[in-house]
Formats: sequence, structure tokens, C-alpha cells
Amino acid sequence: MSVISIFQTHCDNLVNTLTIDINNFKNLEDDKQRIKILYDHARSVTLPLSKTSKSYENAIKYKTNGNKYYEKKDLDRAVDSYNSAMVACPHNTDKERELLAVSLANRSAVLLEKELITQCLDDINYLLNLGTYPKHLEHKVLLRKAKCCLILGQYNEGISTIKLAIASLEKANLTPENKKSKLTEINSLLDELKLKSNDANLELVPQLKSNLQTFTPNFKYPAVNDFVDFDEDQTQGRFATAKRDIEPGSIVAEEDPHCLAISITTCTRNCSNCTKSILNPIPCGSCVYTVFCSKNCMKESKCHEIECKITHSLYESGASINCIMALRIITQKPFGDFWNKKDSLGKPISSDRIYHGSDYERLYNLCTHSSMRPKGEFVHYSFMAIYLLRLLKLTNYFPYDTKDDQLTEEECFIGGLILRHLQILQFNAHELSELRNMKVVNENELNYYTCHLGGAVYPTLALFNHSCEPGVIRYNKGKKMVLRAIKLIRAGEVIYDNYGPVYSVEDTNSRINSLIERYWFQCQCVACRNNWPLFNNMSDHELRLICKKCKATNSMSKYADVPMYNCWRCNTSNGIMPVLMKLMNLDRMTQDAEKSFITGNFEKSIVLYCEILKLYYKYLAPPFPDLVKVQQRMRTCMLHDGNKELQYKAPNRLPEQLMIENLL
Ligand SMILES: C[S@@+](CC[C@H](N)C(=O)[O-])C[C@H]1O[C@@H](n2cnc3c(N)ncnc32)[C@H](O)[C@@H]1O
Repeated sequence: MSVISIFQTHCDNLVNTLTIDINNFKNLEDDKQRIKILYDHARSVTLPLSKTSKSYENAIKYKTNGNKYYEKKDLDRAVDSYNSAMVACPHNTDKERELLAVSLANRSAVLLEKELITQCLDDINYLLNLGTYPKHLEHKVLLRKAKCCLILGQYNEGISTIKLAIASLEKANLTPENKKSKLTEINSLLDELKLKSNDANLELVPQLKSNLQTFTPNFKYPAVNDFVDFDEDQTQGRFATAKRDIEPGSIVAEEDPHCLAISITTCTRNCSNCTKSILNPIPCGSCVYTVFCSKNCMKESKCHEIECKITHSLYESGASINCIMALRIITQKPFGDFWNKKDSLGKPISSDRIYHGSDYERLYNLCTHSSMRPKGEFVHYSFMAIYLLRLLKLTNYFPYDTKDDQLTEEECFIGGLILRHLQILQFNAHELSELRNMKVVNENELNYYTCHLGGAVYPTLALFNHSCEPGVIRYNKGKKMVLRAIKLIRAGEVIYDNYGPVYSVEDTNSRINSLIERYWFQCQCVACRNNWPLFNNMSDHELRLICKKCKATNSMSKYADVPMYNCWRCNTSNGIMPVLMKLMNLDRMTQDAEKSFITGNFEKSIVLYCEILKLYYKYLAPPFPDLVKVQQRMRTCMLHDGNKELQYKAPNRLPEQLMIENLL
């Protein structure tokens, strides 16, 4: 049985044995009442608390494998094995902590050979901090550290490290001869460091100019650019609009998540706090599902201190990433923070209060569609919430001793919040992702794919509605989500995001049905209303000209040899030649953009593609194939501006043939 189904089966069994009246259940006053009514019934499921524990013996095996790979100079596998050794290694006894330090030291040697100097230095600093590395070997890592300092230009730090290395030679079990040769090596490194240090004092380091795109935060909604506003209506709820024309390429929004979670498939490759891809993870001392990129991230991750004990039950029960986040929204803040808000939650928020995504009230007010939720599903969600609440009660989250067979007011309140989060996340969570290289045999055929790392919730970005012809694309930069325009969005227009289905790759019926099923609304976007063709069915011979007066679309053949046309709607006479001339000028720009794109010069190609898009949107109306191609290229370029796995290599040449994938 797959792990996903374990959790599902528990819930299904509970729903099937339920004796209460489901109609009444749905009409209950609030989520807290739902938890209260179902709690005892849900307790018939035993919580799976067995653990995939850390194991010293396994750690030794992995470390030994790492050494073998290192000897064979298979550096990538060596790093992987040392990583596994560290994740598996318990941190309780001196012997275990020594193994951890040795694995770190070995990994740092490999990283130095791989010329990953900063990572090597991080490992050495971490192991020296542990204080459990055998003293008779310490001179080796200190020497390695000094070499890193030399390469990184940290000369003074290097010099003090050399002094420590010399002192620690006293504790080394070396023959006098070996000791002498080590000392010679150390002293020559010291000379080099001193020399470089003197030179560095004479040099003036030129300041690199940041070429960051301009982003002027909106006063009321700091996560969006000043040119964005929000509006609301009966059919669409809240949505974002443009206060002025927004040009393609502009940054529309940048937001930090309110909460995030890394999925089980990548939880030992990406930092659970900042999502960074890491080659040299620092594993949690107690569980095998959590790693960090630095001590800082480990310290910042308050939620893991609470969750560590139940991480196994969460991950191995097959609970979805939304379940993990529904709980984490709670564990990342102290109980008192929620309890103090219990009377204000759900009440109207003053209109001049700044909309910060970190505000719990903003998250709480995201849409739940609870009135539309089918009765059975409500019960199902409540069981999931109770399961999560019972796990939470096994931690030290509540400021008192908890009992599984008793439900206090406080627990009931928190259970109600978890139930609400599950509903919110269903419609408002985003995927976290990074670019990874496809594993291909031939290095020249190196390619990339977007790998999903987990989920996150961004309370401001969650206010953007969907269109199958979106105005923005989304990507992650660290844990931030960035939204950038991929078309000209005119003042007053709605700024649409995209929830998955894109007009050029999926037919209208299929898009409409999947949106109804997944997001519970009937899409009325321009592509759905007009049943736009798929990319493969778009005509290459058609010119979709925009009337200069009324902006209506006038469709004609590219080869119609006529100088003018009269707009079908307002009858204004429009010249065709000036438009054709402009489009011909674009050919050159398109070739340049393609050349830069294919050779991986994404910054240059973004600038050119943006110019092309501006002209397209001025004279032509979508859909047409060249527009789809350019937007697809823009998407690839922007993804390369976002997260990449640590060892990501941009392909030397990207496929010249356009691969139409989902835009988002
Ligand atoms: C992430 S929320 C977007 C913000 C939402 N409008 C609100 O008021 O909170 C997703 C929900 O918004 C609504 N929505 C999104 N795009 C829509 C559209 N194009 N037309 C109508 N409703 C839409 C749907 O109810 C969907 O489940």
C-alpha cells in the first residue's frame, strides 16, 4: 500500500463508521465545533509513532562507502555517501558526535577537490564548532581551512588558522619526519597568506553595481509593486488590477511565504528553512527528514524544534504537503500568539491596516469556499485536522501537559484553526520549485526541468485570480515568490496569474473542467470565452491587427496585398504597411534574442524579448504562434533567474526547436 493511502484510508474508515448526521455537521457554527464533535470518534485511529530512526551502524556504512568513492575519485557519490552518513548518524553520545565530525571532515576534503570552497569552509567551521573531531587529526582540517581562506581572500582569518594548525600539530600522532614536512607545508602557506594580506591592503576593491530591477513597494500592500491595486466583486472575489500600463518584464510582486514545507522527496537536499539547494547539508540531530544549509537556518527554524518528534508520523503517513503546512502555520508561532487573537479572528480588519503576508489575520482571511464544500468532504477534512492536532499534542507545543483522551478548549481552538488552514491551502497554496539538470548521458545534451520542492503560502500573491492567458509568470528566488509581467497589461485591466491550465497547450473544455474541479470556479477568461486554438492549430498566415481607434481585432491574411483595411467594428480606416514595416524590423531583434537565448545569455535575451512583446501588443492581438514562442522563451529566461540546484549547469545550447510546456 502506498504511503499516500495510509492517511487517506484512516480518514475513509472514519467517515464510513460515522454515526452523526452529516447535514447538521456541515451547518455547524464554526470549525472549532466540528473538531469538538468528531474528536472522540477520530481517536479510534492509533497514531503511528514508530520511527525511522537514526542508526550509528548505518552511518558507519555510509561513511565507509564515501571513503571508497573518494579513493576512486568519484567525488559526487562520495559527497552523497557522506551526506547520508550525517543524516543517519545519531547525535547523542560522544562516539556518535565524533562520527558526525569525521563525516563532515571527509566531506570537506571532497568539497575542496570539487573547488566548492565556501561549502568546504562551512563544513570545517561547523565541525570545529562541534568540538568532537579527534584532536590528533585537527591539524589536517585547520590546514584545509587556511587553504580555503587563501582562495577566498580571507587572509587574516587564514593567518590565525595557521597559528592554530601549528599548535595542534603537537597533538598529532606523526613521526618526527612527517611532522617536519607538515610544518614546512604549513609555513609556506603562512608565507603566502602574509604576502597576499599585504597586497590586499594596498588594493581598492571596486564596488559592484547592483543591476536589480526597480521595485517600488506599494504602500498598502508592500509585496506588490506600486502600480498594482486590488479590487473585489461578487463573481471573482478579490483580484489584482493595474493602476497604470505595465510593461512586459516588469516585476509585479515579490513576497516571502507565510509558511513553507519541503516535500519528503527532496527533504535531505534542500534546506528546510530557506529551501536553498545544498551539497553539504547540516542534518537535524534527531530526525532523518530535515536538513539545514547553515547553523543560522537551523536556529531560525523554531517550528522544527516543535515538530521534530512527529516528523516521522507526518511524512510517513503520506500526509500531503498542505497537511504539513496546515500544522506548521501553528508550530511556527507560539500558542499564545493564536490564543490572544481568538476573539478578533474573522472580524473585519480596518481598511487602513497595511497588508503584510506575515500577519496571521491576512492568512486567516484567504478564501475557504466553506459554504460550497460538500458535506462528506467537510467531515474528511475535519478528520485530517484532528489527526494533525493529536500529533501536535504529542509535542511540547501547548503550555501544559496534554492527554490524547481529553480535548481542552485551547486544543479545540487550535484544531479549528488547523481545519481552516486545510481549507485555505487547498485554494491558496503555491508550489516551490527550482531548476535541475536532467540526468543525460551526454554532457552536450545537458538540459533542465523544473523540480517541485514543496509548497508555500503567500497571502498577497494568493489574491491574484486566474486566466488561461495570464499576464504574469511566477518563479522562486530563494523562498520568495516573484511575479513578472509577460505581456503589456493596460491601466485598469485585471492582472491575472495562472493556476495551471494554459490556453496554448490544453483545450478549452479540459481547462474549464479542471479549474471547476480544482478551484471551484468557471473560467471566463478571454481564451475560454473565444475558444482560442492550441499552439499547434494556430495559423501562421493570419495577421490579427488591432484597430488604432477602437482596439478591436481585425483578422486578415499576411499575404493579402492591400494597403488599408476598414475596422469591422468602428469602420475606421487603418494602414497595414506601417505595421508590416515594424514587424519586419522585429525579425532582426528576434534573431538576436534567439541567438542570446540559445547560447544561454538570458539577461540579454530578456531585454530583447521584452521589446518584441511591447511591439506585438501594440499592433497585434493574441493568439498567434510567434507570441506564444516569445512568452515561452521569456519564461525559460526568467526561470534561470530563479532557484537552481547547487550544481546546476546552464545548457551550452538550448534546444532551437521550441518545446511548448505549460507556461506556469
Ligand atoms: C487564490 S484565490 C484568488 C483570490 C480570490 N479571488 C479571493 O477573493 O480570495 C482562488 C479563488 O479565487 C477565485 N477565482 C480565481 N480566478 C478566478 C476567475 N478568473 N474567475 C472567477 N473566480 C476566480 C476562485 O474562487 C478560486 O478558488
